[in-house]
Amino acid sequence: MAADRAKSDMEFLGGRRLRRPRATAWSRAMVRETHLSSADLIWPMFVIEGHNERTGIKTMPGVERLSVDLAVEAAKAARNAGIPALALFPNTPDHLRSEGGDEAFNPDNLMCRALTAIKSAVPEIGLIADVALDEYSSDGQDGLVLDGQILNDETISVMVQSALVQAKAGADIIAPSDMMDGRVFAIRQALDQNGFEHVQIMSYAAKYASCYYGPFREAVGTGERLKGDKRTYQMDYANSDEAMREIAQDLDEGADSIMVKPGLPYLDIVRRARVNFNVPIYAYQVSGEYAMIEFASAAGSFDRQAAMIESLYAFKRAGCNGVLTYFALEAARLLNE
Ligand SMILES: NCc1[nH]cc(CCC(=O)O)c1CC(=O)O
Ligand SMILES: [Mg+2]
Repeated sequence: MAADRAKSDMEFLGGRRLRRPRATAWSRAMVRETHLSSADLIWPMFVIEGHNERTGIKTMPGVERLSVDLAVEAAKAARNAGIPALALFPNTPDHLRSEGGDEAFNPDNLMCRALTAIKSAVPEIGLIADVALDEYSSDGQDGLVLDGQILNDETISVMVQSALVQAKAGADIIAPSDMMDGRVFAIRQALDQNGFEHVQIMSYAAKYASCYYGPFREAVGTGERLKGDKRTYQMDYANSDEAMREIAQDLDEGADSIMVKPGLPYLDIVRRARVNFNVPIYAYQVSGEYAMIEFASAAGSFDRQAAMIESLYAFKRAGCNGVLTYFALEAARLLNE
């Protein structure tokens, strides 16, 4: 009786059963729409002074700052795991931070030494150099500050100098993460005029003023310094149309690829970008997103590796060509198994 009843209840399906292809592993593999591999993963790495030094970061357990020699070893591991590129961020020693952020264009700064050392030891891996003043300035803002205002055009001239020393040191991709207007054009011109036409620009085009950057600021040592916030240059998280204008502008200015940041909470922006722009699109699974997965799994809320891989698939499904993620090495190794 119950079986007859169930049968008539299901007549409306007319044989359309969406569960059918999900029934076995081979069938799920066959109909899978999105694929994730180590080639999709870009590994952000924090560098410090010293030799054979590694220091922990309280708010992002499992991630360490590495001295240049250890960063070289990590780069070899990344290459062996099939990771195409690293994104480097320096933790500049306190005494070298200044109001003008001059250390940003010191050709012998920590960032440049890391770029040169990795490029010569591991030439097969791409090197992405972050350009912004927060890692070098005494107040943790991404631009020059005058009377509490972030100066746009003056900041750009410092960034251009910074990009040039990075390109000379071996950067393959310059990644301006500051959100000043016009910096992509200025950097492109300067690169071209100095024999670096082959160096790419990956623009942090749609970068939001986000609390999810908290652990990163501990990692690069800007957290305590930062007074106020970054809302006069990073985007308002209530906006989406504006992100399309930011991306269009950076592409007009000569960006080779663009980034959306943060990642998971902003996949709607990635999707819109994918529909509107036929260019390589990356997203940054930022430090706070990493921390959420680490702390929640440590508390027993879910399986750590399952959460890691599921989150990375979500980026690909939304339309990313790749993801900057602190999980890169571990995820790449898992995916290679
Ligand atoms: N130029 C700064 C920069 N570059 C990358 C991040 C954040 C990355 C992360 O949280 O993992 C930030 C922080 C900020 O804008 O304050
Ligand atoms: Mg912009």
